[in-house]
Amino acid sequence: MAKFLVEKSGPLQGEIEISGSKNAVLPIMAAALLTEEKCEIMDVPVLRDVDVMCKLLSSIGSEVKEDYINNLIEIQTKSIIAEEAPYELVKKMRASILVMGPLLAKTGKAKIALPGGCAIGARPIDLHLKGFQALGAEIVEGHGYVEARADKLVGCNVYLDFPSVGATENIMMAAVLAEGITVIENVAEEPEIVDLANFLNKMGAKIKGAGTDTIKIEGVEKLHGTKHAVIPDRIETGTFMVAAAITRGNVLIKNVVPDHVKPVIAKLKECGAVIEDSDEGMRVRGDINPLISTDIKTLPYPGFPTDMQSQFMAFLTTVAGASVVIETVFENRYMHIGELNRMGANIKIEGRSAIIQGDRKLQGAQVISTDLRAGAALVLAGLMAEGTTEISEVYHIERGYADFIRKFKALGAKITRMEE
Ligand SMILES: CC(=O)N[C@H]1[C@@H](OP(=O)(O)OP(=O)(O)OC[C@H]2O[C@@H](n3ccc(=O)[nH]c3=O)[C@H](O)[C@@H]2O)O[C@H](CO)[C@@H](O)[C@@H]1O
Ligand SMILES: C=C(OP(=O)(O)O)C(=O)O
Repeated sequence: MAKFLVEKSGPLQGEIEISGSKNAVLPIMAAALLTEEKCEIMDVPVLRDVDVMCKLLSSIGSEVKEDYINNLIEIQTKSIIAEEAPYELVKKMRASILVMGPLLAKTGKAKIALPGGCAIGARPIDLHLKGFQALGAEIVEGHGYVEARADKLVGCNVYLDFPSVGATENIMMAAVLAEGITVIENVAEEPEIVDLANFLNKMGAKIKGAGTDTIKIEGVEKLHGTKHAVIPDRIETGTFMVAAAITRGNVLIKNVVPDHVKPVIAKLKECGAVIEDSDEGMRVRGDINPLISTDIKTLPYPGFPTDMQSQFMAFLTTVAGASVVIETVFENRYMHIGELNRMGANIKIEGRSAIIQGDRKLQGAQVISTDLRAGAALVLAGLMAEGTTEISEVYHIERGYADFIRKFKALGAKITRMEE
């Protein structure tokens, strides 16, 4: 298993280019199952999760051509040979469940291993299933699997109890080929939902309202192949914004959509960072003003993203004053706190809140990356810690950050990957 070794690094300087979005490309790849024709997906990030999705689609019957040098994937599914996402793949990547909607729509049948919980929460899929049921599917659970079956799907009204990203995507993909009109209310408004809807509409779907709290889908008989470039990864963008700020650096981040990172921009500015937009990209400067504390509450988009909570918390340990972070999206997304405290942070958990004392002098230590963003937070803390930070279980980080080490090194970070 690989480890990262991180040394205290000077202010990060220079420029980097953000890759395509992990959370946009995965549902888009799953949506390619909805046509027999070829789909060409561009600006694909080279990630472990993308590789798992390629394997999953191949096992379902897709012909998948990966051209990672050009960040391109072609998917063509002339016939579906297995309407199933097996446990071996679902346990590696929860987003495997996103094939359920397309399989159900295309074949009237979908069986997936129940994903279970992970390091950030229980993560049930009841809302996905509620949507499939409303569309007319029968749901059967047993032996760690869940199966949905329907002779035909019929448009319906669905109200989501919580604006779940995955449920919105799965139900949307199931409804595009249903008979009649589907209205999904209280849906997620994330940019990745809009990117998926744009992809589906290019395939011939009739989806309106993506990016608002209500999505209306007029079912069509057939979808066709298309070409699509994936949006830039807003969480990778946010991570490098925080990297610039935490090291009191000056970094130009290219290929960004500033609108998608508004809450991160707002919070970094509150802390004293300077952020300048230009045609070239977004420049983040932590070297101009003294940096101070702020409070954060994670919320569904357009609120502060839960996927940026741990990285921002690492930053808050280094600024003047105390901060409060409230995690409202996942019930257990604080596994990084114990690891940050091992590095000299002073963070206490009170229910769903974390109280962070700032101005800590961090020290390198052996720590564990418990999930993708927790791992990123430990790397950021390691850049400010005296001595060496040895981060294990970095396969989590490699699941979702493309070219992570090279990008950090390009900015002057002292980070190396070590194979044990
Ligand atoms: C591949 C991908 O895009 N992953 C993102 C997606 O995950 P994911 O789609 O799994 O996240 P959801 O928006 O579904 O989950 C949000 C909350 O809703 C709950 N819930 C969800 C579905 C359900 O049927 N029942 C239920 O109770 C979850 O347990 C969680 O507490 O959105 C999350 C929230 O922005 C991000 O952190 C993940 O990076
Ligand atoms: C939680 C995340 O991803 P996933 O839903 O794939 O676990 C993430 O990207 O931070």
